[in-house]
Amino acid sequence: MDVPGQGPQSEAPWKKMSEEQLEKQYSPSRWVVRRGAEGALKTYSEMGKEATKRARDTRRTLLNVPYGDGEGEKLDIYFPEAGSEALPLLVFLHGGYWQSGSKDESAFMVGPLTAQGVAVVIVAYDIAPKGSLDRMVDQVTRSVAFLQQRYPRNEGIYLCGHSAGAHLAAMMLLVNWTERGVTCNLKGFFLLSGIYDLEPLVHTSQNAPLLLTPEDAQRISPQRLLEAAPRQPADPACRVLVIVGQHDSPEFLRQSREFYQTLCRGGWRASFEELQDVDHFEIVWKLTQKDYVLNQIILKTIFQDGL
Ligand SMILES: N[C@@H](CC(=O)c1ccccc1NC=O)C(=O)O
Repeated sequence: MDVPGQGPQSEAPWKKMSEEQLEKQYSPSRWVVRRGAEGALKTYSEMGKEATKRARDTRRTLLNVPYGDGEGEKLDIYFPEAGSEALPLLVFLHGGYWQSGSKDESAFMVGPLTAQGVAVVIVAYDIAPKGSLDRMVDQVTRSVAFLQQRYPRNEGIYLCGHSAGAHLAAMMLLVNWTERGVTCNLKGFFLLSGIYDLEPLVHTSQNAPLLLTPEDAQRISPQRLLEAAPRQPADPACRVLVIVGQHDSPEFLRQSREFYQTLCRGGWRASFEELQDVDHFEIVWKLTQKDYVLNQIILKTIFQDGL
């Protein structure tokens, strides 16, 4: 069993790293164990495009649904065969360090999940340099509120984010939905290979289009925000699964472990899982395969919870 730790380390290990070390820790493609860095990124993008094409060719869809007035504020919905609005919704937020990726190459999990009765939503948000991190957080908040309002009979909204997308999903743990005028039926979070403390990134090349200061980074880091002001989940039954790949970098592994520990201390129904033999990219693209352990974890969480 996972035992929550005794608190954040007083001195974050990244602060002792050289610039090169930090750059490497926060370059996920440099830790892949198959294909090499470029090959892994290429495969990831190709798999995403292929899965999206297949999903659009084979599923009932609503594409480019506006969730706001901004040009980039669109989402795609992929439905299971049985036509009902009383469905669980899995909302996916793609990664790419808030500066690459799009909804049009991110429909990885649509086949396996819609086959089991889950509607899958892929959300677009304005990546940098067009969008700031604050804007992206606001856009994701509005997309979730929009889905709740459009599908009030939903059987649960589950947020799934990868890497930078897991950061955006984790920020939703902090939203005051009442202030936003909705009661969201948020039942679970699947946070895949995420980043929860943005401060180390300020000192890497990834920050060039993001332009984050250390103060910005603290203000939008769920790790910091939950440590500083623990808050109770609105729904104590809501699950938060913090999941990381065995071949993610040591810093990514540390970030996931510490975020999980912080969630436990805050009273969240959290769990931690290190998936064996997958890297930062395989953890997501393998969602195209119905027998992949992560699909089983997702489906089990959606369908066996609350029993
Ligand atoms: N240039 C980055 C790319 C990257 O981090 C990434 C690419 C696709 C999906 C997620 C990613 N990471 C975090 O959002 C790398 O070194 O791997």
